Amino acid sequence: MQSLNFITGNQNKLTEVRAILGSTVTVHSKAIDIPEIQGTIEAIAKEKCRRAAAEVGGPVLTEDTALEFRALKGLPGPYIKWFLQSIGLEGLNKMLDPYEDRSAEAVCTFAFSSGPGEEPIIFQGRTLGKIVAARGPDRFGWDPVFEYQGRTYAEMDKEEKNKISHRFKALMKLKEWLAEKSA
Ligand SMILES: O=c1nc[nH]c2c1ncn2[C@H]1C[C@H](O)[C@@H](COP(=O)(O)OP(=O)(O)OP(=O)(O)O)O1
Ligand SMILES: [Mg+2]
Repeated sequence: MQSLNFITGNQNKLTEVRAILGSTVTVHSKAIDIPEIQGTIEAIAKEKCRRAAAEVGGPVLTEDTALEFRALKGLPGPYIKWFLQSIGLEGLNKMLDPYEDRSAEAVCTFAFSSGPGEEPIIFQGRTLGKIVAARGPDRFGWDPVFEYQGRTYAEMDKEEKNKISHRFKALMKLKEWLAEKSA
């Protein structure tokens, strides 16, 4: 069985990754707070992975989540964590009030490096939805304000979210790559 060392400080991400990958991959985890740079989603994801590999001294998987508002040309994007922390769910929803277009893309970018100095490989998944007033339990990040086909992520059962989410789509690509690698 393959195993991955997923470096994240976010317990909800880890839970979803384990649920989606199931028994095919063992996911070990270490919570390290890796400094995150500014730039494109890909540049941020790769640099996070390089730093994690250097810190751990071995193979690592990292993940960066972005939320791109179309009306804002992709912002907050990879900076969504800081926006959520400062203006909250209500603030995120209000940000789009001046615009007709409330669509947003949830973007999940995994990066894998085989060790320090080894260039990270990226696996990305996107789910298109829209930003609405918060509905559903406030358990994980911006789940209550991200609506997909009539329901927010927060209103869905865990299994349901894990079938259509940005994270699910990215993990399917990672899984495919792992299967090829071991073949
Ligand atoms: O499926 C999701 N549904 C709702 N919210 C989510 C989801 N996935 C990430 N999020 C939140 C967490 C953080 O506020 C921001 C991403 O920031 P991001 O740097 O990738 O995550 P983090 O700092 O919590 O963990 P990590 O140690 O892996 O960097 O969006
Ligand atoms: Mg982070």
